[in-house]
Amino acid sequence: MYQPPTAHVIDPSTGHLSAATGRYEKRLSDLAGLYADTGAFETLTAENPDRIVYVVHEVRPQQETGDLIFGTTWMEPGRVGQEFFMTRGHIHATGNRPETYYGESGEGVMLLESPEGETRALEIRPRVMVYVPPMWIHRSVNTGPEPLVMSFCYPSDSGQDYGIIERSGGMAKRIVAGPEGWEAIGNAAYRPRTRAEIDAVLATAA
Ligand SMILES: O=P(O)(O)OC[C@H]1O[C@](O)(CO)[C@@H](O)[C@@H]1O
Ligand SMILES: [Fe+2]
Repeated sequence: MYQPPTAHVIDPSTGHLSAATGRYEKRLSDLAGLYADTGAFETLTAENPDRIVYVVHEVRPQQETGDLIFGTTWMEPGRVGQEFFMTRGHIHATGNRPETYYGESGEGVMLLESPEGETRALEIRPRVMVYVPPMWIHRSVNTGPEPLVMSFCYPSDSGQDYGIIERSGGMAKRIVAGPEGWEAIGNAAYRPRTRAEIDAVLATAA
């Protein structure tokens, strides 16, 4: 009747998670429309559409509400034009579900955005725990020269809503190479959410 307790070994350099129940990859060809420099994206994709940008290993429990999903995200270093490799990004479909990310190896930025469009960019590296509070859109960015590996944990009834980023033309900020390593610049294609859109996001809280 009870699920058995389990222990899992994380390899900080590869993101391998022992006894994971699932694994998926995102390749360049899965990430069309994310990057500002469409020419650079097409060139990279033509070279190798199957190039892996990130890999997720996860453990999903059998039961839903009240349980947790946890795992690792391994992200390749790289850029599309000036913009660093990043995850697709999402808000949780049940918007008030939070998440934690812990740096295992490499360095990067957790880019966060509220429904109203307020932005935060938090650096993550080994031994840094980043807390993504309820209602924040989140995307991981590898700003370093090595793979970025993080472990994550979030409630199992969270879900992911990717449309929130698509509908606004991306996130308000883009993380690009700058003189100091990385910098956040405005996304020219960004369309702020209307009051009705914000209210619809807030209404997903449960
Ligand atoms: O779902 P995305 O935006 O492609 O990013 C993947 C990351 O987000 C998660 O879905 C967790 O929120 C993890 O699987 C992984 O860390
Ligand atoms: Fe998430």
